Amino acid sequence: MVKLRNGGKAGIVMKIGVLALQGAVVEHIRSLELAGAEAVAIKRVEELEGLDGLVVPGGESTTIGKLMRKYGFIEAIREFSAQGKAVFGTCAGLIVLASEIEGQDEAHLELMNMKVQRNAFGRQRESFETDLNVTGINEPIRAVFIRAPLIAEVGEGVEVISTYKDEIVAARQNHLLACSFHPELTDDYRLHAYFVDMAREAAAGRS
Ligand SMILES: NC(=O)CC[C@H](N)C(=O)O
Repeated sequence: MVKLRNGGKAGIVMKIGVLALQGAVVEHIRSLELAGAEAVAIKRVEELEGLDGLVVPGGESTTIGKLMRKYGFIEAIREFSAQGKAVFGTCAGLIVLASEIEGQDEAHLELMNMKVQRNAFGRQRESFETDLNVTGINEPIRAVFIRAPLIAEVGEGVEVISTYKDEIVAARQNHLLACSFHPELTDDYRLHAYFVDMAREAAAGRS
């Protein structure tokens, strides 16, 4: 049993889904629970009903995209976002949210106005950890990069909230959030808490 951080204090507990087609699902569920949310694994589109937010985890974006098409998640998540519900893409999830993928004709959800480059840090090091400053979070957060993408360009409405060596590694567009790294692989759940707050703001805006 995980203790809820905001349980009583912040009022209603946000219900956040983690898309469970492929990738790091259990770790996101744990971080979301530490951040005070109720977290559930989502395998079918019907399960999006009643959620306040959705995490699209890391893994392999081509595989996740393929499975999303197969199970009807592309239209369903676009509709979910159109209702103003919060969506958070991490690593491969960031790629899935982008409107454009460098070197590929087709993108996936096309929800966030940005162009991404896959495996952008691969030539330097396959994976690494670092501390990153994120706008809206007081102290630097611990970030794990694994064959990570970067955000090559952002369009209108997208706010850059973190950079690493001058490259964009996290961004926000209203109720949409994306990061290049894996925030679920450390004990530092503050980016999840940031997202749960976004979901709460979005829910307040809908009611
Ligand atoms: N850790 C990850 O999610 C890696 C993303 C993967 N390299 C891709 O392009 O989909």
